[in-house]
Amino acid sequence: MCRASPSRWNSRRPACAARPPEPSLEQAVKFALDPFTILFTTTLTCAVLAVAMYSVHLSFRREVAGVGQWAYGLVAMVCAGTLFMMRGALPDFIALPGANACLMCGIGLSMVGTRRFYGEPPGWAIFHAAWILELAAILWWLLVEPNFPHRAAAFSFLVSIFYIDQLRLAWRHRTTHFTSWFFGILLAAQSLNTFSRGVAALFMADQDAASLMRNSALANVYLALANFMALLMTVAFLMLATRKLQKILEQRSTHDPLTNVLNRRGFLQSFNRVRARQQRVDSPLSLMAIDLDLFKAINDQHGHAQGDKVLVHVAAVIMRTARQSDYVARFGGEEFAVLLPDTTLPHAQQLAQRIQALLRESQQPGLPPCTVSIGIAGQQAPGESLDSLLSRADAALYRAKANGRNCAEVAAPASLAA
Ligand SMILES: Nc1nc2c(ncn2[C@@H]2O[C@H](COP(=O)(O)OP(=O)(O)OP(=O)(O)O)[C@@H](O)[C@H]2O)c(=O)[nH]1
Repeated sequence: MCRASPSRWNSRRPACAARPPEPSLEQAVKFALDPFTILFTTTLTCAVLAVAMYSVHLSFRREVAGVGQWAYGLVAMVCAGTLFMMRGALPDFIALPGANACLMCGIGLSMVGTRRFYGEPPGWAIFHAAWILELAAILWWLLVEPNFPHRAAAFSFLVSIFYIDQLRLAWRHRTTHFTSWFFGILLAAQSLNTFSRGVAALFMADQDAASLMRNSALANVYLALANFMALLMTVAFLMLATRKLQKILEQRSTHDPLTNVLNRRGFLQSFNRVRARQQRVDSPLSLMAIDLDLFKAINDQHGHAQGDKVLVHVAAVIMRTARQSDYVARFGGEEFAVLLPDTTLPHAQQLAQRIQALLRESQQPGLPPCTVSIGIAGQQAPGESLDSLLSRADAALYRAKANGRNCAEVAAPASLAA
């Protein structure tokens, strides 16, 4: 006697057994994308991402805002997924409102996180209004007037508020970098997706909408895609946060924390860029070495904190006087350097006089007056190194100090300086 195969999918069954009909495409999709499996894997992935987000938040909470809210949002989504999976074990009037409220809070917290990330107000009023409205809607259309499409529409419209708001911010703060576009495109797709789902639910007859959105192959594909997109968006936000952190660390490694002008390392990088350009375009290059006069006396008489403010003020004056294309750096202590591309020595001298004049005129209330001495060197040949330029500018600066301070001196040509 022939024994029938235990599996529906087993193709190597005895020839005498009656061949069961092949599953239709819809049955195959329903089998492969079963809602419980989708929910289970999504919930598990959300838990893993929540841990990753939270660890980023713990390490860089000062540098990158908003990551914490995304982490808490993922925890809320884990709660939502767990409650959805417990339908059947828990009564619907607990599982459904609980799961929907958690889902709203999860997505809402990501909106709060994105707002904080971009330095905007967190939008707690929108957050609370949306999840409370959703809870009221679901309780009404579940317990008072049961209506699945209306519940689906309410959820979709309220959730799309969160996505559209983030899309607005991503657009306003867009950059040309890939991560910015990736996050924006995902937000646009999610906004469109949730909003059109709400419209579809509203305009369909109850039965059609119910069969489209529940217990059908299409519903399972939609559920799988929506979950995938939500996870992808979390990854995109994490990429955005990492990019921001990278920029902050780069800035820290090339800038002086007190005055926010370049440090020695940043200055050297800028010089190399200018030199690379000079190899294509032959143009003059000058350098100024600027040193505050009798700064020790300022520190001694007014305290170190006031001395720091004077340094910040001098840096601001130099920045204001220099062009966009110039590079200002603080070389530690009370010494600054300014690299002036496309600038001849006479023009550099005029700039030095303007800095000294502006320092005289822009005396800050509460700050002691200060003056600077300046040494100026013009590049003699395109190949002249930064060290050579700096040492000639420094020699001129010493002469300015020796000549009574608060003046500018031009460096001697390299051969004479040697
Ligand atoms: N407030 C403050 N002081 C600093 C900082 N770095 C260096 N200094 C002080 O800058 C002063 C530099 O003094 P000196 O090198 O003697 O030079 P000076 O008093 O400016 O005299 P001349 O350069 O000859 O005009 C020292 O007292 C340092 O302590 C800083 O970051 N903040």
